[in-house]
Amino acid sequence: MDAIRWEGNTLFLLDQTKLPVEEVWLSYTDYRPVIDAIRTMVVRGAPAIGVTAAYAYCLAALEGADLKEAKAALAASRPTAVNLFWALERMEKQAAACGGNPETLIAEAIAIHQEDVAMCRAMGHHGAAVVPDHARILTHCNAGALATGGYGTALGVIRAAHEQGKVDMVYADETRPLLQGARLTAYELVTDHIPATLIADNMAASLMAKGQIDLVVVGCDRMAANGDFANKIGTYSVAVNAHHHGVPFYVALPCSTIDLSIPDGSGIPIEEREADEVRTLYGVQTAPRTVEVYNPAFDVTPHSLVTGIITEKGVIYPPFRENLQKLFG
Ligand SMILES: CSC[C@H]1O[C@H](OP(=O)(O)O)[C@H](O)[C@@H]1O
Repeated sequence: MDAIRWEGNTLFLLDQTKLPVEEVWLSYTDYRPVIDAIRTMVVRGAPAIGVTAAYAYCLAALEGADLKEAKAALAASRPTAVNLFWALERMEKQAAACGGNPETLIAEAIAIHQEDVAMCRAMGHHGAAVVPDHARILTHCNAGALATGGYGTALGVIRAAHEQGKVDMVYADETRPLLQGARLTAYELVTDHIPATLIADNMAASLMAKGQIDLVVVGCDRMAANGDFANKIGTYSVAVNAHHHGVPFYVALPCSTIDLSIPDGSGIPIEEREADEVRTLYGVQTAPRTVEVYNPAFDVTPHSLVTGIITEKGVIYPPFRENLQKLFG
């Protein structure tokens, strides 16, 4: 399963706002509409946003556009996922080295894409080792093939553990307000024949209280140097509930999502999104049109609630600040 393709100097994105009802692929030969595609979440998920931005940068090079302008416009699409900025920095560095040669830049973007899938598979391999037999796993939002270059981070761990016969059930939080869990994670799990149960976000704690969750694994949009991390809104409450019930809580991410320049979670920029995302549910009004709304797309989970950090280089345990530094040599 994939959400991003590059064929014939054209970027193709699976329109994730239409899933799971319709599988619609959109094509782009101009980088400018890709900015809206990221902002409106046609494509979403930290690694997927980075891969998409890398290809969009190539579209700018192919048309001979101002690459600094293109990079700045793409970087302004969403503020939290650090992969967006990491990928654009890497493309800009390659552009300086190759004089903006489109073919060289396309090769770099393809490398970023392929490396991401390889990192997800490595994460899956390392993460599966922490999954017990007959595991009942809870996950939040979508950190799967649709959020990455392919295979997934949190869902990569789940896929690898399932391949080893260790997964009895995956509980997927629907993840309001945009329902990435219901629409995307459930879609991935059902498509891959992985046992799945969809729950409303407010049901997770009672499942833990009944002893029906053995482990939580979630994705990440940006991690600070001490292991505090930003992920989809609602992740923090899952972590608090897991801590209260003694349920191991893991976060899976590629090293490109770790931002050592930010000492702790208070420095992670949190995207605020449009109020109508909460006042409506896929176009159906579910609240008064004039009611005030609080709609942060992410929240920050403190490292103190994290059991382990699953990366492509292995699983990191506390003390996180020191061990994350070691990860980067
Ligand atoms: C593998 S990163 C996925 C990460 O991104 C999601 O946010 P969004 O759907 O708004 O891009 C969510 O936080 C996932 O955990």
